Amino acid sequence: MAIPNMRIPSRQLFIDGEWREPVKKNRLPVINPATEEIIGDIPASTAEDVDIAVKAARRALGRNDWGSTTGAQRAKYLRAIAAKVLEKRPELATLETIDNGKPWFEAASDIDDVVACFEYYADLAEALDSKSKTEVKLHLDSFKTHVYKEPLGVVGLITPWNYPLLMTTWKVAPALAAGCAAVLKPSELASITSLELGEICREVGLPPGALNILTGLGHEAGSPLVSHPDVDKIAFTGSGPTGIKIMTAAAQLVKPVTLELGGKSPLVVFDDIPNIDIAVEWTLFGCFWTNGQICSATSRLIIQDTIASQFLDRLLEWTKNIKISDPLEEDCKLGPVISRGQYEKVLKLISTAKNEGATILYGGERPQHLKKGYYIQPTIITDVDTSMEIWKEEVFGPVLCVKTFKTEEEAIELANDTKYGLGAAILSKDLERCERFTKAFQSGIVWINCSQPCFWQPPWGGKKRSGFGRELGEWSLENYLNIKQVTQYVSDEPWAFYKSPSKL
Ligand SMILES: NC(=O)C1=CN([C@@H]2O[C@H](COP(=O)(O)OP(=O)(O)OC[C@H]3O[C@@H](n4cnc5c(N)ncnc54)[C@H](O)[C@@H]3O)[C@@H](O)[C@H]2O)C=CC1
Ligand code: BAL
Ligand code: NA
Repeated sequence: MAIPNMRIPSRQLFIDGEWREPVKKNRLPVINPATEEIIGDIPASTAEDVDIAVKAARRALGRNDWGSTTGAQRAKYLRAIAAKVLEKRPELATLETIDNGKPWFEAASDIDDVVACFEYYADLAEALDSKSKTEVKLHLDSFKTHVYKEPLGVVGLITPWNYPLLMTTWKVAPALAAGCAAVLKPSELASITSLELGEICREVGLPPGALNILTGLGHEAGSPLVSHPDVDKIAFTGSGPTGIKIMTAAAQLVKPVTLELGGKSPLVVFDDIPNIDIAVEWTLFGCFWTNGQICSATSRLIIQDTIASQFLDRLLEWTKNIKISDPLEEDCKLGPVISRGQYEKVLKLISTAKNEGATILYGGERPQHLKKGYYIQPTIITDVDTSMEIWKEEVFGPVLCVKTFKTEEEAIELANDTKYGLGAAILSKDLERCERFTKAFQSGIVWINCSQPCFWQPPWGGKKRSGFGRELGEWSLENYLNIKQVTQYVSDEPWAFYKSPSKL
């Protein structure tokens, strides 16, 4: 259960295993999006702090207590972190809710995923020990080759605000499992639980510098991390424009990046769905879960014209039934969006849709019963044209737009009519058709007869402007490993490429 009147712990930057005041001593306010009140503050790092943290990370890699650990030893730290997160579940979920605005039960389920993710990467860290040196068979007997998988080095992890501690974990857990030392820069809009991860690392005795946590603004703290010459890789989740800036800056140093940049994912619904209510619920969950702030949200409903009217009627009934309230309330299903900026951005996209000729079938405004907080009603928009901004741009709020189709060909064309390529979903009884759509969708993730469930074992990531690289599963571990070829000459014979000056 949520903890009433919980206070935000006052923290500094987590560097080299200690709490450390930022060099410039600046702080940023923490705002509860449900009340619009300032409920605390976080330290604001700058380039000077980034440099101190990167040096601490580099030292950790050079020390035996982190740099020479086996996967099995690192697994013990990851399991200890998982156990502490579980112990602090009510506190962490409450902090997440008052910082981010997501319903408490969603925050608590994120914390459960955080625990599972640390445990999963503990298992993978252990398994790495038997895979860290593998022989490669050659066509010659005079050479022997093997391949080492070793930690990539110091990695910069930049995360968004929609699943604050969970997105942090998607990057931190595999980076530590691989044996890297990391500098994490969480979003300035929701950093509290990531700072608490610092306290957990201190409590479990994670070697100093293995994980450093720098809160602060993107251009002041994120940008110097990306351009730091001693950072070997950047993993980023966030907006497209910031992804482009990061890739551009990293390119100057030929620094590898993985980018997860959101989307405008389709949900295609056919008239053979066996149960309209089940389909309607997936449609709602696909777009309105996490207050609609999901990178993979299926925010474009593409519905077969033969059932469109019946489906929309039922969708309206379900939507009206969604409880919008303070996210700490037990049965809240939709809380506020993250910030005033996001609130204004979402309302502007809705009003542009209206001005462009779309119909706001439901919502589009602040719920009347909530006078404070960045609340927006779940919104359904019809009469949408593919040239409209609402069809093309990521909203990152509880806004669903709808188009109808007649044929499979038309449905797939509409589904792929986007610059993004993160997720795509199909609801249909016909599994052969689902298979055809799975192949035709231009995306990194496909959901069949559901939308959004996300597990830590399969790969996560997109194509097109949704970015590249894969997180989660074994794929994420590969992001943090250097593959080193080692070739040994094992013959007693001379190489005999040059003519020898002496006759032996
Ligand atoms: N794909 C996703 O999961 C997310 C997408 N978004 C989208 O992005 C829009 C803007 O939200 P923001 O919070 O401003 O996203 P953002 O992409 O600017 O922020 C994400 C992270 O990048 C950092 N950052 C910002 N500028 C940077 C720079 N120049 N160099 C290095 N790091 C930098 C931020 O501090 C934060 O930690 C939202 O309205 C939403 O549409 C936002 C959050 C998550
Ligand atoms: N639930 C998926 C994570 C994301 O939206 O970034
Ligand atoms: Na906040």
